Amino acid sequence: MTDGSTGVEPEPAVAGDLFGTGLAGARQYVELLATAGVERGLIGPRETDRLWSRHVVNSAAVTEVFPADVRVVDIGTGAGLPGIPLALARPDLRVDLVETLERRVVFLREAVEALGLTGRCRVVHGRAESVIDECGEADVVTSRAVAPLHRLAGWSAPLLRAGGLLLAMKGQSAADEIVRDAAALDRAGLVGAEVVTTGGRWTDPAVTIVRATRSAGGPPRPRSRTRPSRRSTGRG
Ligand SMILES: C[S@@+](CC[C@H](N)C(=O)[O-])C[C@H]1O[C@@H](n2cnc3c(N)ncnc32)[C@H](O)[C@@H]1O
Repeated sequence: MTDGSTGVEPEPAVAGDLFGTGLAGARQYVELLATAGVERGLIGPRETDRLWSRHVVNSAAVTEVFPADVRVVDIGTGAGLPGIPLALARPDLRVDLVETLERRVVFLREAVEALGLTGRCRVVHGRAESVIDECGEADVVTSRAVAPLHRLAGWSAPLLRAGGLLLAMKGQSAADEIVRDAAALDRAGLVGAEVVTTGGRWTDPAVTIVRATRSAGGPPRPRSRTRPSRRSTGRG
């Protein structure tokens, strides 16, 4: 259902509970997605009537599976999903937003600045598999709608500290992907892969996540690159 005057889905009743002090930022982010995000092709025009429910609330609804006070890397963040809603809902998180496409990176930098998140969110321009120098040793690597699990495992594990968590937002395929990609998870040093369903308080259906832990042995860390991958904006 949309607000007849703007075509943008009205704010759902759960938004206040989910975003708390970040609600004003969430409203501003929805506005940015509905305007610059659509104009620049980051969000399809047909998405405006479900920006809150399908994108912004859905992204932040995973909040309960993220430990407190951790550093998160969101790989393939696109227009900032799930990283920006998570940062808005959880002021204790520091979030690196990793994206390979330049025009998305430009939007992300503008959004992070406009939302006053520069102290906690970094925009990192590069491919997930080549940002180890900027983003490595993270506590959590997350992603949403980016790649099959075997590829996410290979990209995410080298960015995690031992004991860190992969939290990949997945749909109905989650359980099948764990079975299908067991060898890739193993090669990446990711153990205990399981499906977690979360966020049913705020979104229906609840969000399905694959959670796995980087083992202490882990995969061999790629050698440090001599040149940093393209560009990143510093925090603060
Ligand atoms: C389908 S979009 C999903 C974007 C966002 N996570 C969401 O849920 O709306 C996938 C995004 O991943 C980015 N991407 C694909 N491969 C990548 C890689 N290896 N490293 C970084 N970003 C990548 C694409 O440019 C695109 O923005």
